[in-house]
Amino acid sequence: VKIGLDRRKRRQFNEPPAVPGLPLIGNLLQLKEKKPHQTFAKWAEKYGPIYSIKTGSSKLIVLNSTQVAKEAMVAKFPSISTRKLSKALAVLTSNKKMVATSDYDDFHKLVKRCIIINLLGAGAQKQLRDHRDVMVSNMIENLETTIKENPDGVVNFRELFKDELFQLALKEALGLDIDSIYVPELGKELTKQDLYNVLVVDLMRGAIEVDWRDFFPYLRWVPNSKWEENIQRIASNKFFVMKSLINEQKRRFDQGEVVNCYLNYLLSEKALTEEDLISLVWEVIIEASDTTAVLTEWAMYELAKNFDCQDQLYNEIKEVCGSEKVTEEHLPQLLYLNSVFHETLRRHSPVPIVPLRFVHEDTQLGGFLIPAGTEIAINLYACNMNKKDWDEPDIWRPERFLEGAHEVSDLYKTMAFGAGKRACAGSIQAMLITCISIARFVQEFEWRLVEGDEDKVDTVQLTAQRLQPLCVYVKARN
Ligand code: HEM
Repeated sequence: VKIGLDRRKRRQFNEPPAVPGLPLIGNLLQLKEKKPHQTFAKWAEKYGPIYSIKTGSSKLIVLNSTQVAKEAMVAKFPSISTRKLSKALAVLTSNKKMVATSDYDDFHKLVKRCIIINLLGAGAQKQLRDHRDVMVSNMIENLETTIKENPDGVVNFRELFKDELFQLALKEALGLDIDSIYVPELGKELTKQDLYNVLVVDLMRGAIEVDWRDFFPYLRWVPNSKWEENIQRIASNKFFVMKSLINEQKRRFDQGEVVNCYLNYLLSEKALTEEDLISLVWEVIIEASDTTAVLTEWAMYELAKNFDCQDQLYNEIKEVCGSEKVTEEHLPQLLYLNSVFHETLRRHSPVPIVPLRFVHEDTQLGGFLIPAGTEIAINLYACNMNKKDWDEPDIWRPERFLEGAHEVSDLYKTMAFGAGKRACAGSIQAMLITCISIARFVQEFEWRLVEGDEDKVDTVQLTAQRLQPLCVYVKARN
């Protein structure tokens, strides 16, 4: 940590405005609701796009506009390139042994290169095309069967989508879909649903478990054993399950089975330990399984609610594809579909707040002094809902992306994927899966919300998942 600016310089710059709070606990009580992105956005209306809050004894700077967020993520990245993890995240990510939570160090550069070359870059995504095609055709088949069995019934979209996406995640990470696995340390056979719970659901819940000692580091010596047991149990279950999955796959590789998967590539990186391997393979399973599902569910909710938009999309698909099934080759021509994708990223940003960054040398943001040691929260939700940048931001209106001078292939029309060197590495995969799924869903079926669901826009979790799973009427078009 370089603490550079002298007193004279500090006086030259103001520090950002502070949101008033209570002595000792600062603004903690005002954040009780567990949806800090919304509370932070409200405060921005009063205090401006950059302000500070106090969470117990720590000071946190919150950024709420695209301009100041980009300044932090791009121009000032060299001073803000490390992470500040909560205790829960540190335990669950094996202390930064993931691409997404590591500091910008040699480990990060090595594993970022691996993930881009072997999994998430444009070239690797081309090689993984079959997994996406199988996923989409399975979902269409499942929907057809469900509708045949129950023509007037309601479909639980989340169940349908998440099962197939999890299968795709397992295939990308480990090379094949897995129905069940015996985990010796847990003494039992786990089903696919158990695997999903241990590797995705429990971890997403655990990530927002707050240890009050995070806010009062000087009280770290006070035991909080119930909290610790819970987080350790989640982390060790994940560890044992991943270890069994990896060992099982290694046995196959040793028998000469050649499988194109992320694990296989990582095994050839001799610098990685077994613990690194477990954490890195798990990382792509959770990243592939969660945010894309959150986003596609919101897109289908909006299309089922806004019939005119659904019609417009259907007509575009008819015009571009005629009687052919939509394929990934059609995507660059489907401009309205592209707008639906970006408008959903904007209105329902799946990652509302970026995992906290840490300022490791004095810097400036928005003209204010930000001293070394400060923690930074980048509120992507507020950037994408900012009235200065977006006309009527509350309204989901895909047309806004047809009007502007946006490049179709630009994945950063909004701040939803972040910006700069640490922007989302999986944006191509997220775009391909979301767009091809939406296109095929609308090409084959008509989607209509259940009466009374029009205003159900509440969210839950670390990512902006819908509070209630989307249950919709689905009718075959032919
Ligand atoms: C709609 C879907 C997605 C959204 C909105 C999203 C959003 C984000 C955001 C905002 C960040 C930046 C965090 C930061 O600046 O600190 C990020 C990073 C990352 N994302 Fe995504 N993500 C999505 C899908 C995916 C998928 C499908 C994968 C992989 C399977 C993935 C892998 C990653 C990785 C590895 C990073 C870390 C990059 C780095 O630190 O260099 N993401 N994502």
